[in-house]
Amino acid sequence: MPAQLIDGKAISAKVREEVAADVRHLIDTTGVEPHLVAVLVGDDPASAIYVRGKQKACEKAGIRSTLHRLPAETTQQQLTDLVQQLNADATVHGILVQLPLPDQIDPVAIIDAVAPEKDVDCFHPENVGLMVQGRPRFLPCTPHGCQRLLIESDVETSGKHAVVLGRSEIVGKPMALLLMQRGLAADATVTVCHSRTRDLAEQVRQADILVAAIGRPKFVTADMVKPGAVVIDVGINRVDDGIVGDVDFEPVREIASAITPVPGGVGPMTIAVLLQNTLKAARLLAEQSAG
Ligand SMILES: Nc1nc(=O)c2c([nH]1)NC[C@@H]1CN(c3ccc(C(=O)N[C@@H](CCC(=O)O)C(=O)O)cc3)C=[N+]21
Repeated sequence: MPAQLIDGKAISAKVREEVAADVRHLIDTTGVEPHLVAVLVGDDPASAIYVRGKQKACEKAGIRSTLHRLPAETTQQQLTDLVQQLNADATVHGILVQLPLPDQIDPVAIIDAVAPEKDVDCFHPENVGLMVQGRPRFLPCTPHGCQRLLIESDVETSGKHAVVLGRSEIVGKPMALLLMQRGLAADATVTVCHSRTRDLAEQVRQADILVAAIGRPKFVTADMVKPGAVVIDVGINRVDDGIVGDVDFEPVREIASAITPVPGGVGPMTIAVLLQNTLKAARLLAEQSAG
C-alpha cells in the first residue's frame, strides 16, 4: 500500500487560519497591525516565487506586508542601512532578508544586524541561542513547519530514530535540535548525516523518521528507506520540468508509511510558520508597549 500523503497545503491552510484569527484578536484588543517586511536583493527567480507566496499569505491572514527590492549591485553598507532603518521603524514587526545574498554581501553580518525581536526567520544568534536552550522566542520556519506536519499527521516521534539528512544552519542543524528536544514532535533519537558521512545509505536506512534537506534532486532512493518510515522532503530543486524534492517520490512512496510531496509539502508550511512568527513579534511589541 502506498504511503499516506502528508498534505502541506491543507495543513498550512489550517495554520494560516489560526494565525488570521489571532491577528484579528490582536488588532481588536491592541490596535497593533502585524507588519512583515521582506528584503529581496537581486532577482533570483526562485526567491521571487517565495516572496510572492509570502505576500499572498500575509494578505489573507490580515498581516501587512511590504517588499523592498534592491538591485543586485547593492553594497553591504546599503543593505545594512536599510536593515537598521527597519529596526528603528516601530511599525515594522518582522524583517526577512531573503537568502542567498549576492557575493559582495556577507550574509552573517546582515543576519547579525537584524534586531532579534524582529528576526522572524530565527537566524539571529540570540534567537538561535534561545532555541538551543529550549526557551525559544521564535522557531525556525522550515524546521518547525516540519514538526507541525508530524503533529498534524499524528506521527509519534518520541523514542523514535530520526535521521536528518543535511546540516545547514537554516534547516538541518535546527531541525536536528528540535527533534531531540523535549516536547511535541520531538523526544527523538537523532542522527545527522551529511556529505562526509560514511555509509550514508546505511545510516539513512535506520530512520523511523527521515527529514531530507540535502538540496540534491531525488537523492533519497527507495533502497535507502526503511519500510514504514515517515519521510519529510524539504528539498526544492529546480529541474527542467518544474520542481522536485530531495526524495525520489514515487518509488519511496511505495515503501514509506507517510510522505510529504513537493510541491505542496514543507514549502507552504515554511510560509505558515513565518506568519506565526510575525504575529508573535507584533504581540511581543504590543505587550512591551502596554508595559
Ligand atoms: N531569509 C530567508 N528565509 C527563508 O525562509 C527562505 C529564504 N530566505 N530564501 C529562499 C528559501 C526558499 N523558501 C521557500 C519557502 C516556501 C516555498 C513554497 O511555498 N513552495 C511551494 C511552491 C513552490 C513552487 O511551485 O515553486 C511548495 O513547495 O509547494 C518555497 C521556498 C524560503 N526560503
